[in-house]
Amino acid sequence: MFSTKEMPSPSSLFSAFASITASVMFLQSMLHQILPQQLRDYLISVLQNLFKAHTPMLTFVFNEDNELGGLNDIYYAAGVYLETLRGPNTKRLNVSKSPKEVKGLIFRLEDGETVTDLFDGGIELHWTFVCSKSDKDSSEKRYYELSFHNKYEDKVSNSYIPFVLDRAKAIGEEKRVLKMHTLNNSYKGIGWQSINLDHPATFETLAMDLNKKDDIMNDLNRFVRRKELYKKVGRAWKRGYLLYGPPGTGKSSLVAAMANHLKFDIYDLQLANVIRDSDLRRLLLATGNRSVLVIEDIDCSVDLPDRILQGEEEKKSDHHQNHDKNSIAGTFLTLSGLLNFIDGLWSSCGDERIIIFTTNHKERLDPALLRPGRMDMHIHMGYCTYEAFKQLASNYLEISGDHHLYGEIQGLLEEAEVTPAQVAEEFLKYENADSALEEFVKLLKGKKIKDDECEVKTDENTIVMV
Ligand SMILES: Nc1ncnc2c1ncn2[C@@H]1O[C@H](COP(=O)(O)OP(=O)(O)OP(=O)(O)O)[C@@H](O)[C@H]1O
Ligand SMILES: [Mg+2]
Repeated sequence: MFSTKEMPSPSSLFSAFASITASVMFLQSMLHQILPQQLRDYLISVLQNLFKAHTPMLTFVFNEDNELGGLNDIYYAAGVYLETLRGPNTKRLNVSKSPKEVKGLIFRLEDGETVTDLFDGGIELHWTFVCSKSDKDSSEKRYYELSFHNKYEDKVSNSYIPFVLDRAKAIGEEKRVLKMHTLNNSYKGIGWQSINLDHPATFETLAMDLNKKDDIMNDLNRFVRRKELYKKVGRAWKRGYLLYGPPGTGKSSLVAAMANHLKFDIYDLQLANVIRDSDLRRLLLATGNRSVLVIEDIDCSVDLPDRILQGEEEKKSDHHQNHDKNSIAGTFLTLSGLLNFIDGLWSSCGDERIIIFTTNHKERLDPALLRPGRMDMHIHMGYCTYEAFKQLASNYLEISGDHHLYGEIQGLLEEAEVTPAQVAEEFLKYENADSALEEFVKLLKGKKIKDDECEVKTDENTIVMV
């Protein structure tokens, strides 16, 4: 038992604590003044290494090739993922450029470089890239080492490595150059040929009603997020859009903007070039996941309901080549047949598919296509509204605010029917914004209101969910 006399008083305890704190602070500031930054960092790293030497570490090694002679996915994923990490001690990076398939530069760690990652609230993971030459045959062996405290082995195997694989996939997708696949008829038959999709259209540059734009973007984002829901309710993970409206209103531009937004490849299926349904099946089977299948001008590219077997008679005739192409080989393919075919095929073997039909004449379409549940969204692309005009003026003439001619233009646009394509073309003629707008006013004034056979004007850029 202590007597109260032996116990230090609270005030003496406090003053002792204050003087220790003051000394520590004094020492700290002395060290900061005396030791240069580099020396301090060095001492800290020596102390850390001393500490680490006593930490039970485990190291995973990821070779370039796996045991079975194939490529080791984790090795490649690590390369991609680690380019997002830099340490204060990173000294050398390997930089390369692949001109075709990947956007931007590719950064990889150089031999011996180490970076540290933190995972799940502070688990330290040290990655090192090693490139060693064999003495026997001077072949090169490249691998990544991943070191961490051995108590985290399960966490690293079951959570961290899957995380790295996922991140690498996402980074790869982000940097991938999109592809545009079109039909190519060669001696081998009809097939897809691909080129890089360099279409500059994005939702930012697209001139259309802002709410409609948001609706489409939200719909696309919701679609890609909902993998589990589609699975749960037993639906194929696909979504259909019908874009309709007069020529030059941005239907093809919207297709490109959607593909650019989702980072999906485009398959442009020109149905008029497809002869047999066996070809169609083969072509559809050859399309990849995460892609947009586009059938443009569905009303006139092919007259599907008329695809009837006309046998030898048709083959003899050189006239009506298109019609001939669509009806030989004993196929009877209706639009609903094509749609069911796509549904069936994609239900069994496709994921993340978007299908888009475009037309200038919605009223001419087969009712099968318009049936509720067939195309999930009907999007009307209409004549240029004032809002769309302002977007085009900002894109082409770099007018961000207001302009004294805007009031007049707004009134004129309510009466005249001009397409965004016409507006864009007009703006391209002039370098000076004022002259471009003045000429545009003249054009609007001189324009007769056309009785368009396609759409009524009150219905600009409408979206119908079906
Ligand atoms: N809404 C728009 N926003 C921005 N640019 C547009 C828009 N509509 C048309 N344009 C411009 O006009 C050009 C032609 O447009 P686009 O090919 O997208 O029209 P379309 O509706 O597909 O026409 P068509 O029915 O003839 O196929 C585009 O390259 C683009 O520059
Ligand atoms: Mg088009």
